[in-house]
Amino acid sequence: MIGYDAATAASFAPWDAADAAVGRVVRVDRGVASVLTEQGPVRASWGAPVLQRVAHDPTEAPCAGDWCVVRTWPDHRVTVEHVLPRRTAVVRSTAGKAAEGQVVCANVDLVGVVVALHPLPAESRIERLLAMAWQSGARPVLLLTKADLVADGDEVADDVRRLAPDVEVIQVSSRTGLGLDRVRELVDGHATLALVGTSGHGKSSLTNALVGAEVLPTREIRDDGRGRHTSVRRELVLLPGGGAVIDTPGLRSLGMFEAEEGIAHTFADIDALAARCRFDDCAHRSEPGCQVLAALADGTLPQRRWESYVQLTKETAAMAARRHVRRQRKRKDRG
Ligand SMILES: Nc1nc2c(ncn2[C@@H]2O[C@H](COP(=O)(O)OP(=O)(O)OP(=O)(O)O)[C@@H](O)[C@H]2O)c(=O)[nH]1
Ligand SMILES: [Zn+2]
Repeated sequence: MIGYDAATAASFAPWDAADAAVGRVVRVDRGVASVLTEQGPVRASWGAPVLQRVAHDPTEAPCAGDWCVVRTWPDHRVTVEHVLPRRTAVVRSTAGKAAEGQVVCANVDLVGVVVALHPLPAESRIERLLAMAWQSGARPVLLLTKADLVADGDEVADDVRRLAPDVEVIQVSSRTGLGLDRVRELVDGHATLALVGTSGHGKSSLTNALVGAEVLPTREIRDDGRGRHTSVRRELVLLPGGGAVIDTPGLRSLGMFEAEEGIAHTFADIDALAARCRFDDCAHRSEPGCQVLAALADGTLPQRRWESYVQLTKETAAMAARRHVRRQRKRKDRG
């Protein structure tokens, strides 16, 4: 099974039993997971231990890419009993004030941030996606899709590279096949690549192009009158050359959850500047010897990028504060 390694095998070992199997979650619909096991695909609902954990922490709910222990009961029901520890996870915060984390996918090696070249979204949106990708613990790559629609793809790609230090930026087209070989090379026959991004930027089309078959419905197919919910939709698909792609549902709201490290990676240039400020606790407002202010003044750090950094940092801190309050309240409720 794709991505099944020694660490996963070791974490399954204590649960190994005649009625238990290890499998990888392919997709989840309303509390039922499609799980790929050595014996084939199964549909499994949440078992009691999973229900209990999810009640305390919604991020413990199984999601695409998870390794889990499934149990087959005497009446042939199958349940997910445990989610094995995640190596990596893409997490966002749910919409609204609740400030809960929602795991988008797990155990991926690469996070492809999918951004269409046409129309290109705001730079701050790309930075936000990158912070989320870095935070996952997996390696981000930036996939600029729909390259066939623009004539100046190289220039735009160079601009985008400035937003993404240490991230490979690849132009791709599901129409012409541009860039697909490089993406396959990165997957290298064994890795799991997640595609994250806003709806409509071409994640499903790219997945189909990588697979070489229409395994996922794209916008045209969804909009043909049969409605958006097609039962064949899967999220984790195996690639013919080995490896897997997880096509995540388009993210509409992109609230940050925990993202401190992700922000630090995304804005490594700003972190490097701040490290050289005269005062260790420089707030980069008016302090003498502030390297951030100097870079803003001479234009090496664009004002827009700085504001994007400040905004994401604020948002993450506010989210952490709310989470803290809620935990304390829960503790009080339990007495
Ligand atoms: N010209 C061109 N159009 C593309 C390309 N990739 C996707 N599209 C079009 O862009 C639209 C959205 O593509 P999807 O693959 O459905 O986008 P998605 O990101 O999966 O969207 P969600 O599933 O809603 O998250 C469709 O009309 C596609 O035909 C491409 O490489 N070139
Ligand atoms: Zn400073």
